[in-house]
Amino acid sequence: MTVGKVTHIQRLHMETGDHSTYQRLFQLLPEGVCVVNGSGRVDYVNEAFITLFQLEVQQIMGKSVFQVAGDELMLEAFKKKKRMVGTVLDKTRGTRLTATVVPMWEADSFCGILAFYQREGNTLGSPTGEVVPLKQDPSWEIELNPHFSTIIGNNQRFKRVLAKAQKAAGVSSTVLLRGESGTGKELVAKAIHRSSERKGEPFVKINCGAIPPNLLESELFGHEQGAFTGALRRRIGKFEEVGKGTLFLDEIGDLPLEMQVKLLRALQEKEFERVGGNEVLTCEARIIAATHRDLETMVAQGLFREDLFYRLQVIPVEIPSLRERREDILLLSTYFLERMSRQLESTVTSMEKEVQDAFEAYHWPGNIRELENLMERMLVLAEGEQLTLADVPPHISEIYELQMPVAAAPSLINLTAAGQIATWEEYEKHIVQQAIRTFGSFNAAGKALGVTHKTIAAKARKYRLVE
Ligand SMILES: Nc1ncnc2c1ncn2[C@@H]1O[C@H](COP(=O)(O)OP(=O)(O)OP(=O)(O)O)[C@@H](O)[C@H]1O
Repeated sequence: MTVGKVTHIQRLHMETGDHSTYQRLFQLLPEGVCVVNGSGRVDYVNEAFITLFQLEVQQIMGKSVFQVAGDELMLEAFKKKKRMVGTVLDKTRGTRLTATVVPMWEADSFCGILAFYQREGNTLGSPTGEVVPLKQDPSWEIELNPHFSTIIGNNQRFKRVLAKAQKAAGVSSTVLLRGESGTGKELVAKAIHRSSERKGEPFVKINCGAIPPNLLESELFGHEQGAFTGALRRRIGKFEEVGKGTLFLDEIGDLPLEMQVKLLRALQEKEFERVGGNEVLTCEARIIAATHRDLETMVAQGLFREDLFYRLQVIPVEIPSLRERREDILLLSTYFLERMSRQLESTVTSMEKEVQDAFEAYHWPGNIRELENLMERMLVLAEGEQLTLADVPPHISEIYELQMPVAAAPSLINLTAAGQIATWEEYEKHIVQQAIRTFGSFNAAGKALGVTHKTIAAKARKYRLVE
């Protein structure tokens, strides 16, 4: 069996809505097969897999790739979305298994991983049994360095954003990171810095929205002794502190207009002075700015200088909200659960399916920060080994419960095989007949149905249920 393009398997899965067709095919294979969905959870394993790894089905089904200990190849392939061939330890025999791990795609969307395992010596996809060299499919693969590949997310758009940010690391141009609060702008800014030539220099952050406007100039550019009341000695600002490093100007949309002029000069002319000083200092820093604000509208309203806007957004990088990359919700929540469970030494090691569904249904206005903080709170407060819907705060679980399909409740009406509904009278006849049979008298049947015995008697006559 050649393991190459696996989109047809995934399409089969998508179209039929069940796994039974490929499950039956995979059951026939002597190789162990494991299918991981786009959220990183094990969706399917065949008999051979269970035998090879000496596992119980329930020990592996639904588990996250972050939880499947010992299979780094699978984790790596999942993170990098690359086809990989390698070996994993067969714990039961102490020998190695050859693993072929292939990403699955539907259109340009990553759908999961298909992995094959067999005892060494006969690699899938190669009739000669040689290990197939790792090959990248250039249309999909984005080679991210470890600073970026460790940022969690499988959404294709998000991956492209990371790839763009990584490219930006190779130059010194100003980057403008845009995205809602908590989407990971600072994380990306740090990854750019760490991947750049400036990595040995400082990364300095200033939150332009958190500093009172009258102190902002001194925070950015420093001040001389006596520059203003309370300036008892010279103090250097962020531009001096950062030197040749990266200056991260967070919440740049909150910068007051008069400071925008001064910042523009520092960026354009690469010069600045400390407040109250005459010495002209050189700005050598690389600037990364970030905002959750709509700067175009602010420019139109005269609240943000157009020249500064264009100066900042030499390389614009737009980070999608968590809502726009829903497939990452489970991935991130499992990642945080794993990480925090270890850090907090919590007994909780998993979450029930309903918690996952509730998370996926929620709109996450606070994005990844909200998810991260929520997971910590839930882990601290929960008892037992599994997070349940009862552990989820009501503002999240209620949305999920409201969205639950009504059809989930057992229906009182049985439709015909063709899906047709019967007439009112046919239902009425059936109900009355059933009640008389069950309760034995008009009186008892009437009581059960909440009508009088006279009504039951009249209906019985109407439908010729009695002589
Ligand atoms: N893809 C990710 N993987 C793992 N953790 C993430 C990811 N994105 C964000 N986080 C975490 O979420 C939190 C918020 O991220 P960050 O501070 O970078 O967001 P931000 O967009 O800069 O927010 P703000 O606009 O409010 O400053 C951080 O703890 C960060 O580590």
